[in-house]
Order: sequence, then C-alpha cells, then structure tokens
Amino acid sequence: MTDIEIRGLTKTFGAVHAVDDVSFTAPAGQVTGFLGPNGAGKTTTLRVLLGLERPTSGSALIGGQTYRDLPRPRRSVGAVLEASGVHPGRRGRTHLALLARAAGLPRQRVDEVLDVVQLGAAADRRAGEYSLGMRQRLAVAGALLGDPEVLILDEPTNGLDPAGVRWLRDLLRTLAGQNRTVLVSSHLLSEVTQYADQVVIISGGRLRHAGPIDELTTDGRNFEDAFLALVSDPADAPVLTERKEAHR
Ligand SMILES: Nc1ncnc2c1ncn2[C@@H]1O[C@H](COP(=O)(O)OP(=O)(O)OP(=O)(O)O)[C@@H](O)[C@H]1O
Repeated sequence: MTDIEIRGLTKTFGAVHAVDDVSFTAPAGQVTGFLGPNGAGKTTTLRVLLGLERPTSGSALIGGQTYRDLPRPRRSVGAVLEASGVHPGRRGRTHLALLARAAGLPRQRVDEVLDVVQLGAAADRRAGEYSLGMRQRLAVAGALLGDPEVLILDEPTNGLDPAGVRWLRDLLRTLAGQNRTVLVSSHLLSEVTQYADQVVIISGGRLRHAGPIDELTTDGRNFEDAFLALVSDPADAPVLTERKEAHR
C-alpha cells in the first residue's frame, strides 16, 4: 500500500510557521482533497512531501519512505505543482519526450499520456502558445508519464474550462479506482465534494479536519459553511515565532 503519511510536520521560514505540527494520511485507493485558505500551508506541505523543502520537524512519507529515498521516484510519484514549468518555445510533445527520457521511460508513453489528457491535437504546438488550461493538461500528462502509484496535484483545475474540470474529475476517480493514492489541493469546494473521498483542511498552518466530508455536515450545515467556520479562527494567520513564544 502506497499511502501518503504526514506526521507532526512543521515547516518554518524564518519566523513564519507555514506548517505547524500537521498529521494526516492520504490512503491508497482514495482521492484526498487538500483544502485551506490562501497561505494556509498546502503548497509548503506538498513541497516537503516531494523533497523540495526540508521539514523543520516531523516527516512526510510516501509508502513509508521520504521522496528522496524512493528507489524510482519519477515512476512511483507523479506531481503537478505549477503548470508554468515548461519552456515557452518547446513543443508539448518534445517537453514530454524529454521528461520520459530523463526518467528512463519508453517514448510510447508520450503518446499514451497525450491521449489521456486529450492534448493530442495541440501536442506539436509550442507551450508558449498554450492556454492556461492546455498547460495544466500538459502538466498532468507529465505527472502520468511514469504510470505512478501516487499522484500529487496542486490546484489542477486552475484554468480548466467546464469540460476540462469534468474530465479531470473523472480522471481522478479513475486513478483512485485503480488503487492509486491521489492527493489534490484545491480552492473549489463544490468541485472537491464531487471527487474526494475525504478532505484534509488546514488553516494558518494547522490541521482543522481530516476525514470524510460527511463528518462536517452532520449538523445540517452545507460543506461551504462548515469549511468557512473551520478556517475562520482569529488565530488563522501563519503563526509567528514571537507571538507563539509570547503566549508560553
Ligand atoms: N519560501 C518561502 N519563504 C518564506 N515564506 C514562505 C515561503 N513559502 C511559503 N511561505 C509562507 O508560508 C505560508 C504558507 O504558504 P503556502 O504557499 O504553503 O500556502 P497555500 O496554502 O499553498 O496558499 P495558496 O492557497 O495561496 O496557494 C504563507 O504565509 C507563505 O507566505
């Protein structure tokens, strides 16, 4: 089982506690929605998970190992952190071919993933000519290249048109149905309710909820109201060391 396990994770940048003692599990076979207001600490958590930042304390593990310790990370984990990481002069197909070569993957995977993300017709245009939604599709294609067991996507619906959002939703459900682990950050609450099995909500770097959406709506509130109540804590802003110490 390739679960994602975040245990007591803290990440500080100088005096800012971007992530503050957060623990949750994103299990295989499920889509986990990762929610929180701007600056909540979602991207920081995902960057630590992908070995792009070192944790200040705690751990972020994939199948019991850090990303850096995985034997073949590019095959076992696919990630979309931001869709702008493509050279504008590079054609979509060439971009994917270079990624495939770097990961030691067969060239045929390029055509397969182009098919999955429905970008075939634009594959030979330069990425600089792509719309935001097309760049997102290209980024998702790159994440899928290694046929990974774990998908980590930071706001993947950003820029997608309604048909694109539906396509992504179906893709996420299909991937979870294949027993893959899918962790998706998003700001679109109504979207998340349609594809996530469980949600993790953080705010001000702290965990506010981890579990099924139903658990938040048992009192008859809708999910949006429950979410806003959870994240509207006055101590919501990232905790400053000085402030924290002043309260000790
Ligand atoms: N490299 C950095 N240096 C300093 N502060 C940082 C750095 N990266 C993130 N932060 C701070 O950490 C906090 C959490 O940011 P993060 O990007 O993780 O939030 P987020 O939940 O992804 O927000 P958004 O929804 O707006 O993308 C913010 O206060 C941010 O300013």
